Formats: sequence, structure tokens, C-alpha cells
Amino acid sequence: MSLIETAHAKINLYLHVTGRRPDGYHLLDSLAVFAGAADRLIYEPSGSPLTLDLTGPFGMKLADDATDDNLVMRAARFLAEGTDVALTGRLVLEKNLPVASGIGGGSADAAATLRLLDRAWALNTPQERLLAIAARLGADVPVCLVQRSTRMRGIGEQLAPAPALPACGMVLVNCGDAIATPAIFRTRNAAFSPEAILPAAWPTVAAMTADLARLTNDLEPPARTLCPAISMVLDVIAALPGCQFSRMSGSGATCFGLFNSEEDAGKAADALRREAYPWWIWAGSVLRERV
Ligand SMILES: C[C@@](CO)(OP(=O)(O)O)[C@H](O)COP(=O)(O)OP(=O)(O)OC[C@H]1O[C@@H](n2ccc(N)nc2=O)[C@H](O)[C@@H]1O
Ligand SMILES: Nc1ncnc2c1ncn2[C@@H]1O[C@H](COP(=O)(O)OP(=O)(O)O)[C@@H](O)[C@H]1O
Repeated sequence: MSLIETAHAKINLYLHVTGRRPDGYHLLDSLAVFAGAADRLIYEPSGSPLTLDLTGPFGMKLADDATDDNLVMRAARFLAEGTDVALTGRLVLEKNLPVASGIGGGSADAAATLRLLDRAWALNTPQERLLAIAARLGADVPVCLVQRSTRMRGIGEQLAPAPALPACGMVLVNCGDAIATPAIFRTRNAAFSPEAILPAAWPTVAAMTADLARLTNDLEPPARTLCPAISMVLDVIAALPGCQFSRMSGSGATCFGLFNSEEDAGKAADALRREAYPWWIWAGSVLRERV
């Protein structure tokens, strides 16, 4: 019997770079939330060595890379380490999220692999060990393992509760330019930002966007420099009917707009699709489960 896991897009509502570690990694303070947009991972047990097939609109973008380097296969190997499970079966990754786009698609896939194979192989790995494996796979993988709105600190491995979110619509837009995260961190040359002060809850979208407007995504300026299309995308999102707030997520290039409802977001995305930009556009809602 096959098993399925969903790997939701991660969106950084703000991202402050607060410092830098001696090893070059940056200290962050960021509010990560998850949207309905998602990759899907399917596992079919078999006695044959583990394989990975890529499907979906962005599957071809990963097809040229060695399968063993895919974060899904890396996660499977890490999970099996120190156990007596055989690395067998067939994984199918339905790649619906744009690659290298600031919404953590690869990180979400790696995290989904850990959840899925832990279940499929009946490992019952303690959450602490899963989080440690996740951190070895990438700075964003621990938050994607939890897959609920979370405040991230450290390099991404320190997870704390997020404010309670209001019901909120979201539009995601990606211009199609893949962005390498290290290049964005390297290009950043501003002073470090302080940590944000956040309330326990945002009762309305207006309360949330008022606070977000006082915060920043410190990776947005370097990303706009390396990928000028981001500025155009942000202007277009801000001008959509009903848009309450717009910003870039993570290291880019995906940008988001926040709306008072999923319905408002859907109407705005329909209007945007009529403009026929060659962009990936998604509309839906923000997941409201939190740590
Ligand atoms: C920027 C963020 C914000 O959520 O998201 P994305 O843009 O990737 O979605 C993440 O911190 C990305 O996490 P992730 O994509 O897992 O990064 P990793 O693979 O661990 O690191 C890629 C490279 O980014 C830089 N890096 C990453 C995280 C961090 N806190 N400081 C860094 O300086 C390092 O140069 C590192 O070699
Ligand atoms: N399953 C995967 N999905 C996406 N990217 C992957 C995957 N496995 C490995 N990668 C590599 O990881 C890099 C970052 O991917 P991704 O997580 O999509 O970036 P971002 O976090 O910026 O959205 C890509 O350039 C790609 O080569």
C-alpha cells in the first residue's frame, strides 16, 4: 500500500539577519508560515533498492541533477543511518513548487521524506532525533519538519511559538529565475537587524500587516539587485485588488501578497493570470496550525 506526505511551501513573513557565526552561517530571526501550496511525496514499498521518480510541473527542473543528490534521497539515507532498515521502495516526488525560490521546496521535501519514511519503515524515531537529522540536511529543514507557523532563530534550528494568526489569504508569485541562497547571503552588505518584538496573537489581518510593515526581509535588497524582476513582481502584487501587504520570501525570488480572505486572494490571482505574465502564480490560504 502506498503512503503519501505533503510538503507545504514555507513563507518568511519577515526575515531579520541578526548576526553571523564564525563558520559564515547567518543568525536569523524570522516568522515562517506555511501555505496550502505543496509538493507531494509518495512511497511504494518494494524489495528493490530505493528509487526516486520526479513528476509535476517542476519535476524536469531537477531531472538533470543526480538523483542521489536530491534532498529526498539524502533525507532517506540520513534517516536509515544507524538503523537496520533496508533502503528499499519507490519514492515519487510531485514537484509543484518552483525550485530555488525562497519558499523552501527542497527543505519541505526533505522534511516530508523524514516524516513519510519514519512512518513507512515504522521507526518511531524520537522527534529530537528527527530534528537533529533535519538540521544536518539544511537550515530550513527543522521548521519544515514541524510544518506549522513558527518563529525561527539561530541559523533556523531554534524553533519557538509564532503569534496566533488570523484567517488570511495569500498569493504567491515567482518570476521563474532560480536564486542560489548562498549568493544572496554573500551579496547582503547592510548592518544587522535587531530581533522583532511580536505579540502573542494577531486578531486581524490589519493588526498583522501593521506589525509586518515595521519589520523587513533583509534578503530582499540583495535579491532585487541580483534579480531585478523581483521589484516588478512586488509592484504588481501590491497593486492587486484587495492586497493588504506584499514582500519577498526567504532568499527569493518568490514574493507573497496577503489578503483578508482566501476568496480575495483567489480573485486577485485570477486578475493577475489574465495579464498573462510568464510567472508561477498560486492563491489560497495560510495554514493556521502553530507550534
Ligand atoms: C534563507 C532561508 C530563510 O528561511 O530560506 P530559503 O530562501 O532557502 O527558502 C533559509 O535560511 C535557507 O535555508 P536552507 O535553504 O535550508 O539553507 P542551507 O542549505 O542550510 O544553506 C545554504 C547556504 O545559505 C547560507 N545560509 C543559510 C542559512 C543561514 N541561516 N545562513 C546562511 O548563511 C550559507 O551560505 C549556506 O551554505
Ligand atoms: N527535492 C528538491 N526540491 C528542490 N530543490 C532541490 C531538491 N533536492 C535538491 N535540491 C537542490 O536544492 C536547491 C535549493 O532548493 P529549494 O529548497 O527549492 O530552494 P529555496 O529554499 O530557496 O526555495 C536547488 O537549487 C536544488 O538544486
